[in-house]
Amino acid sequence: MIINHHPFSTNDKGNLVIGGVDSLTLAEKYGTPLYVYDVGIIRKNARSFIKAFENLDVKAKVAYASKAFSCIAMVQVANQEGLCLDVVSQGELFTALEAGFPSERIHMHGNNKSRHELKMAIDHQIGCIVIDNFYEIQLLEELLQQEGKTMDVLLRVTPGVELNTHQYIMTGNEDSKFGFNIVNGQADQAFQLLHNHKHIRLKGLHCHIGSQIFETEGFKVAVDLLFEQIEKWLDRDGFKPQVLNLGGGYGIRYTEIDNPLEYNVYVDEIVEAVKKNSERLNILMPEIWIEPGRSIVGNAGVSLYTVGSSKEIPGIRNYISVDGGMADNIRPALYEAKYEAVIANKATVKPIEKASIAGKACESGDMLIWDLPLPETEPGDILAVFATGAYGYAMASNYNRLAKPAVVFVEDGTDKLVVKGETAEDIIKNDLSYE
Ligand SMILES: Cc1ncc(COP(=O)(O)O)c(C=O)c1O
Ligand SMILES: N[C@@H](CCCC[NH3+])C(=O)O
Repeated sequence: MIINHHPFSTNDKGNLVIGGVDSLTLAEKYGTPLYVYDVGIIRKNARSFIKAFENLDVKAKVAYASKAFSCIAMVQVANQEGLCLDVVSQGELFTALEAGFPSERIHMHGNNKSRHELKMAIDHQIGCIVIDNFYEIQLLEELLQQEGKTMDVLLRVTPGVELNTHQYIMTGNEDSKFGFNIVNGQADQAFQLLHNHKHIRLKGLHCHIGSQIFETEGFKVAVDLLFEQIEKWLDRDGFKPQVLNLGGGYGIRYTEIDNPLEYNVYVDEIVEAVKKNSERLNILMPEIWIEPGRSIVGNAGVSLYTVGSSKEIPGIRNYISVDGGMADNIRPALYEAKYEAVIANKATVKPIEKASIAGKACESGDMLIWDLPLPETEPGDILAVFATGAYGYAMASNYNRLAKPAVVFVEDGTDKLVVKGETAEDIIKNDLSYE
């Protein structure tokens, strides 16, 4: 049985099964809260993007946006699947290098890369830096000159695309902290600094319009706007981009109201838009890069929690508290994100009531799910929240000095601990005494 469109089934005990393993076994073996990933789903997602480009026979790179979920094991899976890797910080770059990810397939992002981060990228000869602002150009010039090296870059531009997604995850609009604005001429100023540069090789343009996008129109509009600018640079400076990176943002199903497109639909339409524009300008089609994060790992992740206390407020609402919450999944509190969940040990039992799932942090806003249909639920039951694979572990905090949960990978009936859960000792490990 597939549960509410989520790619998981149940066994003959009526328990939720993840990657061929009973979720109750995982909860018992590793404790809760626990992040569980079905690695088969991660591989399937990665392959659908790669295959979509292969089917069209166009030159492309699919870079996994590791901000969605980064740890050594995940980076290794990305490498096994032939993905490139997008990193945005020293920590993500270090993780990638420690995981043995080939540095030439790493791309670095960030709207405030430090001198140290840029130096690390140069020292390790990563594949490409996506330039975001004028200060970064200055830093990069200095560093490359000092070290007598060169670096491939893309210019991140904001084309002015408004999207139907949460304001906090919209990035291609004009009023954005990211990238160079096309409309006000800043993108052109940056282009003039970079075109024919001695140390910086401008390979092309980057644009990321936002996240959790369910339609292709925004991507197509972005491509058209990028090409309007490219046309000006072609006419004036003879510039022909070798690469066009259209970022990530492909939406996934969190709840039944989400209707994601098949990944090949995004790819097909992006490729068509790039092809049409390249033909119009009579230039070779640039290589197309994309950077999916959520759509690679989101639906592969399930968070397991143990049910504890509950509170009934007659005529108002029932609350059920679990042993995690906003510290391991900030998305409901930050974006009012919605999730679906089942009681993993009663996954085939029909719901009879609704209860709201509260986290254990000292915040009224620490609510994971409002009014969730549930069977009769008691302390010790295991709650499984679906589609928590992206920006869950990645955005986890130690608020209330809660320890970050462990991460387990499951594939073909075998489970493996890939990130140890923190202990109380880990929580104080950087604290120093003031006595
Ligand atoms: C530049 C860039 N690339 C890729 C991504 C990945 O986005 P998503 O996880 O929505 O695919 C993001 C995050 O929104 C981003 O800022
Ligand atoms: N962290 C966000 C998306 C932003 C992605 C990074 N630009 C989320 O959980 O939806």
